[in-house]
Amino acid sequence: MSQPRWAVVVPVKRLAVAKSRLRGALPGVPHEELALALAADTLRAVLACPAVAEALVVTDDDRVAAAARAAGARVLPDEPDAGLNAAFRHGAAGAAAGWVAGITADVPALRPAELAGALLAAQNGRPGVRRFLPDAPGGGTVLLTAGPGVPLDPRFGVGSAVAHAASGALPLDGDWPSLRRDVDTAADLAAAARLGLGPRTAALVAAGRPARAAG
Ligand SMILES: Nc1nc2c(ncn2[C@@H]2O[C@H](COP(=O)(O)OP(=O)(O)OP(=O)(O)O)[C@@H](O)[C@H]2O)c(=O)[nH]1
Ligand SMILES: C=C(OP(=O)(O)O)C(=O)O
Repeated sequence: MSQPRWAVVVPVKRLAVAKSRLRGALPGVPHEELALALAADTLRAVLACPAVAEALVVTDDDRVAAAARAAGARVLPDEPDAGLNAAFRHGAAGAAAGWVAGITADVPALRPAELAGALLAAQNGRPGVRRFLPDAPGGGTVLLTAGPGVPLDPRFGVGSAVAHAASGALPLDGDWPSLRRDVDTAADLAAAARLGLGPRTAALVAAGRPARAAG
């Protein structure tokens, strides 16, 4: 029997207000370009993952929507425009019945094989139990999964790893550094670069690198 395939919900905030902690991280690179590149590289890896049947991008940003459609994702409006968890719920409601995952759109080093590994681990766990993967620092969440008929019930935000555990979700355990490496700050971007960035973010990092002093 073939493995079940996943619908993955990828919410992306309007670029002008997204990733505010990263503002100025790459001198000379417009902030919106960086925010777009992080989301585009995350989505590219999601769509390249063999376990993924469809990606649903939840956004009200025209540039994000155009890039997502061009990459092969389905785009849903950011309804009810009530923050990240509402966007995850809206995306999950639009997914075909089956396995659903939510991922933050700020993991630009993501390798499709690592996402596949995490999704497979989620499938092989206790049926009916949601699973989550903490981010690299440990307090946040990068991935939340739910099996068929189980609401995603997202609890993203500050301290979301504890919130997901308190809501009955179980942590996933595996060696998936590129999936856990979310990028909120300039230091996170440097850490993601050490793992190997997706092409759009890598190009911006190369363009934004301060010129070396001669001699
Ligand atoms: N559609 C949608 N996506 C959101 C919303 N809030 C956050 N996101 C996305 O969720 C992911 C993780 O959110 P954060 O890391 O908190 O991102 P952020 O709010 O853009 O960043 P900061 O301004 O630095 O807090 C990012 O990919 C955001 O684009 C929202 O209200 N709607
Ligand atoms: C919204 C979250 O992301 P971040 O830590 O990237 O703000 C979260 O971890 O739940």
